[in-house]
Amino acid sequence: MPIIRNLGRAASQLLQSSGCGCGVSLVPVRAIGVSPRQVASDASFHSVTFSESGHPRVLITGGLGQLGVGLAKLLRKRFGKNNVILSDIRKPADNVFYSGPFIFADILDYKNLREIVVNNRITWLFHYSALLSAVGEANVPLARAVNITGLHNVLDIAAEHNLRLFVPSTIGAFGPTSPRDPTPDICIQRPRTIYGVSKVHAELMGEYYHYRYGLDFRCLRYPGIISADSQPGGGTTDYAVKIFHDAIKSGKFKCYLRPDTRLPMMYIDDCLKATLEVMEAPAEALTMRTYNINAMSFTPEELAQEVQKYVPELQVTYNVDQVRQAIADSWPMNFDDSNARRDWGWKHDYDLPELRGIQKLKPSSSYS
Ligand SMILES: NC(=O)c1ccc[n+]([C@@H]2O[C@H](COP(=O)([O-])OP(=O)(O)OC[C@H]3O[C@@H](n4cnc5c(N)ncnc54)[C@H](O)[C@@H]3O)[C@@H](O)[C@H]2O)c1
Ligand SMILES: C[C@@H](O)[C@H](N)C(=O)O
Repeated sequence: MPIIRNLGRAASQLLQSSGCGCGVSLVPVRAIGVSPRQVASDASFHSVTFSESGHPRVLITGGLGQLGVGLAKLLRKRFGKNNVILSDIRKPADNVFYSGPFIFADILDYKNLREIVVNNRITWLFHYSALLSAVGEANVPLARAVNITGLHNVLDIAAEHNLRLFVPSTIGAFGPTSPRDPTPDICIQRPRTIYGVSKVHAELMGEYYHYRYGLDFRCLRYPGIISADSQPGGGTTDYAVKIFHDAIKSGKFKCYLRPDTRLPMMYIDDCLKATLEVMEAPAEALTMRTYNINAMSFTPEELAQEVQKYVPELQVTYNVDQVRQAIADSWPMNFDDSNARRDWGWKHDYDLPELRGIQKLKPSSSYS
């Protein structure tokens, strides 16, 4: 009889401490099972040595898209190559694979993701996996799974393992009933895309986990990002990257947005700098957990004029895509990022004229 009583007491203590649903839990704990795919900490993708240097141990999800490789490069410079693991469900190019640790990670596979975090002693997670606005509208069920179910997995793992978590949001988290010029941090958010809906959900869930479970959640709403070395993944702002490539390749650019469509934009170096800065900001400096960041704002016509200063013969035509035009028309035209500037000293380096001066983006007139 005493044994049964002791077992009962032990079981009830265990249940109380594990947040089983019969009391108020401190972290959202899921049922633990055996993963079909075990990833050893010294798996052959690269041997990841554990750092005792006090640097964070970083995982980037969805890292093979437009932004992840650049982020890994920046973070590796700061924290050491082997402290930053890039992950995705796609096969990396040789130069990416050999530039530092890379691992397969499907954010829809909760157990596998948890093993990666545990085996590699991850302390910071940058959650970049997503389906962007245009491809999201083309496949709503997949966008819902990746952007919402995937986020839930990441949030639970981050809370369970006490990670600092960065999730990017977007200008797309606003909609036609938001103030558009400028759009402040706090205002009505009724986006009309699955991408926008999932990003508002991510902002709210992250902030909820912060207040409810103490999760160190940090989020920036990025404008459309312009990069030279990496291709955009199917968004509404992709034209602002494509124009540089097409100017070099053919001297002809066909734009899918109207010439007067004004959207907030940012050069990738500013975007990645802001991401690192907000992650390194002291918690007491952050009066909010989700911030707008801004750099410039232009229309296709204005961008074309800038590019034509280098390639005067560039021919631009307009063939409006109704889906992407409707999305762009519902998004902010200018972004108010005064809270980020006040709280953690955000300051962008690149405006439209500087963009034109960037050697990597500068089209040479080498097309034939
Ligand atoms: N690029 C921009 O202009 C921009 C602007 C605002 C916000 N953001 C946000 O920044 C983040 C990164 O953007 P990006 O432009 O690099 O996106 P991207 O579309 O180029 O890349 C997303 C990556 O997610 C990966 N992915 C898809 N399903 C996955 C899964 N199940 N598991 C793991 N990975 C999966 C894809 O393979 C892809 O490499 C996204 O969250 C995006 O919403 C980007
Ligand atoms: C703005 C951003 O979130 C992305 N580039 C998109 O257009 O979908």
